Amino acid sequence: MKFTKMQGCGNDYVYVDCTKNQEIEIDNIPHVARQVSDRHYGIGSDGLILIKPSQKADFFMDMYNNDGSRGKMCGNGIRCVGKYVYDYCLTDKKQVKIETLSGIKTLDLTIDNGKVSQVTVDMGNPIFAPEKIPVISDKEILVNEPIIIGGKEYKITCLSMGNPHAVVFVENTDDIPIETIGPLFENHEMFPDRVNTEFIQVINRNHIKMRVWERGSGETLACGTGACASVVACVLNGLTEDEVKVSLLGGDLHIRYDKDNNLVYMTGPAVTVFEGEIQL
Ligand SMILES: N[C@H](CCC[C@H](N)C(=O)O)C(=O)O
Repeated sequence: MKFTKMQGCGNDYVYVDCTKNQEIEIDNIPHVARQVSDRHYGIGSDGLILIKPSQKADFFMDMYNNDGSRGKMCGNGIRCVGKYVYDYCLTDKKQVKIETLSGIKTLDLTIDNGKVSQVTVDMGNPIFAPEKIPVISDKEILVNEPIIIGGKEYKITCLSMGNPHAVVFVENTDDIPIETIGPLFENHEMFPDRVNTEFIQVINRNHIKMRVWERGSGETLACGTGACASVVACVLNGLTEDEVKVSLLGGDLHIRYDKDNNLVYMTGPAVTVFEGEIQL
């Protein structure tokens, strides 16, 4: 199987062009995702992303975490899909529409020397209704709600960016035992589909630091949907302006929350690392 390794702020995936002759038998995809993601016995990645034809948009992004679970949306991943389809001449459009399991997203591609260098994505509407995140709660919205994790109380703000997020504000992102509490958040009973958890340190009203424990992938160097969810949570809690630089372990993303229209825009890099072929 031919693949291209790409990364957005260090959130790296194996990309497979399934728009022509290559395809993976659907029941086998979770196994392939686990196999190629293994950083010792495989290629090494946070997961697998298949670029497929679409009836509703220019292309379809089918994304899998490194545990083989299927993700409904991936912010860093969709920027790299935009780069792939332009750089490999699958399209000559500078604005492309990508179908995801969480709807169609519009990407604006920035071209430098004939290749995509950065992408702005209209990430759509953050969703706050608990049953749509999903999170089990009798509240209308979960803003700064207490939760006990590992015997300690944290406050969470929950929303969906097409995938579920719990945003936690901390004093210092360097001090959190993420390997211990990450899985406890991810698998907490109030999240029936599990959850992506972002740990946020507010630097100032236009800058935050973020670490993330991703559902199905563990700690990653960046999470695009998580960065969007975090800025929305910051605005809801009155902690930042609506345009914020998010500094992640793997790089920076620029997020703008258009609160009046309830739309989030993400701008960030997309990088091709290498191409290869793997015997499955
Ligand atoms: N782990 C996520 C999918 C990947 C999201 C992240 N890598 C991003 O850039 O948004 C989930 O299962 O919902």
